[in-house]
Amino acid sequence: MTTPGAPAQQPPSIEVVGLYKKYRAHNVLEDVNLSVSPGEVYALTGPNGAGKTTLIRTVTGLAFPTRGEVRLLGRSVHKEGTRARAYLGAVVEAPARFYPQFTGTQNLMLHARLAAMAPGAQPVTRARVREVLALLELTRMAERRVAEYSLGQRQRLGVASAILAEPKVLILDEPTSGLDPLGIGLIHRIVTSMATSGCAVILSTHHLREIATYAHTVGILTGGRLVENVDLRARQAAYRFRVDDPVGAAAALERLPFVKKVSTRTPYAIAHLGGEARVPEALAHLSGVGIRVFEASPDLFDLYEYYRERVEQP
Ligand SMILES: Nc1ncnc2c1ncn2[C@@H]1O[C@H](COP(=O)(O)OP(=O)(O)OP(=O)(O)O)[C@@H](O)[C@H]1O
Repeated sequence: MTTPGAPAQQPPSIEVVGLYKKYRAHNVLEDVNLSVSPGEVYALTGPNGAGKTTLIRTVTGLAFPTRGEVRLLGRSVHKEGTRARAYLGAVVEAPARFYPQFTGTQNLMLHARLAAMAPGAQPVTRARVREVLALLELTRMAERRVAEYSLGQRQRLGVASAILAEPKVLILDEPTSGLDPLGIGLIHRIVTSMATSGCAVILSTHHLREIATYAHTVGILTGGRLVENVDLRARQAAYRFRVDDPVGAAAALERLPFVKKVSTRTPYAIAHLGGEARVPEALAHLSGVGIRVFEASPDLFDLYEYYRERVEQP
């Protein structure tokens, strides 16, 4: 499910194949299939009780599937656990558990020592611990006992521990729950920068409007079934121009050779340009034919509306 904007086709970092999970007679996951490429952010969403945490627990190896397989970097999580998880960073059941009597730095040093035991792992230095604490804006709290941390600070410490050993696969269960708006923005920036450096990311979330701005793919899980994989980059390839004459603007844009599709939604003319790099050319063309442009922006797909429709009528 690699999308435009994500790196070119490479073997998937995360593969979930025909996954079923039953608790007693209750099917919690049914035939879930997904794959996430290096550099891709895959957001998992769905109503309460849909099975997101169960899927994340199974993907990270904390729960066993009734049927099916999960591979991380080509290795089976449930058959080659240690090696499959060697490059995995995860927060499952947020906020992550830490020793409350130890400081943030001490807890991360402990995680660093554990991470160093993984096969082929590079040692995590004290400088790296300081770096991730700074990244998560926890420097001021670094030498305080975790017992004194707020929920949001513990949440951020969890993400710090997940990225500490520079994982190639990052899995976060509701990493922004309990965070304030700036904290949510911080987690989004960190996830984006991990993905840019080639890490494959799965995160579960209920924050649809925010996730729509940076996830490549959104998986909608309802009643244990993955009912949709929404390729967001493909849906956001359109740009909208707020103009004084939407119909005239649409006709003018249609004449450009790189424009694939145009429509109007007063006061906007909407065009699929094939990429952001074409925006200046489209603007110059519109102004050349005498159309006044007041605003140009990506025509964001309304994931919330889409989700509502899919969840109400799966
Ligand atoms: N250990 C367990 N034993 C029995 N049933 C379980 C267990 N864990 C989860 N379930 C059931 O599996 C279903 C899915 O739960 P899960 O926690 O995966 O949902 P979720 O999508 O993460 O929900 P939320 O958005 O509320 O966090 C629920 O019906 C839950 O009751």
